[in-house]
Amino acid sequence: MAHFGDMQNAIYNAGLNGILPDFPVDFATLRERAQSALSPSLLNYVQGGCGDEHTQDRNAQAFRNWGMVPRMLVDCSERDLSIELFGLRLPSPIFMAPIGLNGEMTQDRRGDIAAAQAAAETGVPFCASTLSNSPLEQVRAAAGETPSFFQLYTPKNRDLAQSLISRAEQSGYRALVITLDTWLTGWRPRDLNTASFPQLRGKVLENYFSDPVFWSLLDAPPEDDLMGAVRMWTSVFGQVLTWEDIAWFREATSMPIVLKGICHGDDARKASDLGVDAIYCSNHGGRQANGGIAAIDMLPDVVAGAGSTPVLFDSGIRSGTDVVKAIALGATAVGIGRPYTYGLAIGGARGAAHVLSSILAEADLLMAVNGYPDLDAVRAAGAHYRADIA
Ligand SMILES: Cc1cc2nc3c(=O)[nH]c(=O)nc-3n(C[C@H](O)[C@H](O)[C@H](O)COP(=O)(O)O)c2cc1C
Ligand SMILES: O=C(O)C(=O)c1ccccc1
Repeated sequence: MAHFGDMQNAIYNAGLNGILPDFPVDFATLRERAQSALSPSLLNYVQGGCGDEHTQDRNAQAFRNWGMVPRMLVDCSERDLSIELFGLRLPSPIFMAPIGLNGEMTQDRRGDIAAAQAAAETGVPFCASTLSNSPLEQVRAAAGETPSFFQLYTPKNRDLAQSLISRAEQSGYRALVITLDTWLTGWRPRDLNTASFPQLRGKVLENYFSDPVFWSLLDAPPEDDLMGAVRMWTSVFGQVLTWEDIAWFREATSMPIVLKGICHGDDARKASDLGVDAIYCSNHGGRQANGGIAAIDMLPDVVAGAGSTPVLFDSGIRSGTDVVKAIALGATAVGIGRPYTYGLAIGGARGAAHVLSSILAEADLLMAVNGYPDLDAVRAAGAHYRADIA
């Protein structure tokens, strides 16, 4: 049986012939490489977060407070990292979190397509953002056999919302991820100090510019009046949602519904009572609200509140070890964010695929040495909190 961890042998064996890996296998080196690949304004936007970035930093650091205890004399020669989600059997518990700037990460500005190609290559689902340089139909097609999810920023115009949802459903997306925490933008000093916000320069708005309902709101096509189209985007972008709106989404689609941005146990309970298909615990990578608790530290309460509803998690995942810890704390699936987008920046689809494969290899090898043959064993073992180990 092939394992994700076989990547390790492949790297060492290639080294015997003097061949080094094209891309780094750890986050620190990856981030450094991405820093030199991106323009200062893109780097600010992607790397930066809200306020003094305390929440963003804690998201990653807080994993150090959680530890796992190895078990011996368990046969882990075969490992199974597969999960079931939305009625799909997926080879691993990770997916690519929606990143609205993927399109700008590659020189050809087709980074969304490159992310979808990385999904096709690795079997790791891509959650495509509403913000994209390529229309969602083309992004879906590039993912091939690997299932894709569509993330919705709900526009104020309900016809436009319905149009985006219907397009996603018709082109074969397998879940609708509704982002709750970004109906406006948090206070982001790096972008503010440089007065730079890519969307206002007409970037990553192709899903709107390819939409018939959006077109019907415009006086002139986007190619004739880009700034007019951007102004329209600004005015329709962020609908304030409340619990009463969830029923509308149920009517709008037969795709499974996921609520992204849930961090409180009571909100998870409410979402679960409303019958959503999954709860997505995330603080948007610390880009929206500063002064919060690290997302991983909120996961146990969300899992408790969610009951039998699956919980997706992201914010601060930097390695395979972090993935296994999030599973141990009750996540069903784990979103990779900045690491894969840095992979796109340094190597397009191949770079992103390498990052995902490295994360999976580390997770697989960790499970092997810790005596956890599958994710049920990981969950049964749990992760333990120690305030003093960070
Ligand atoms: C540059 C950038 C753009 C993002 N765009 C979106 C988006 O369009 N929709 C969304 O729901 N989340 C978006 N996110 C949040 C991610 O889905 C995810 O929650 C976050 O990246 C997790 O934090 P981490 O990357 O630090 O692990 C974005 C994050 C970054 C870094
Ligand atoms: O940058 C982001 O995190 C993001 O998702 C976003 C998207 C649109 C408007 C503001 C923020």
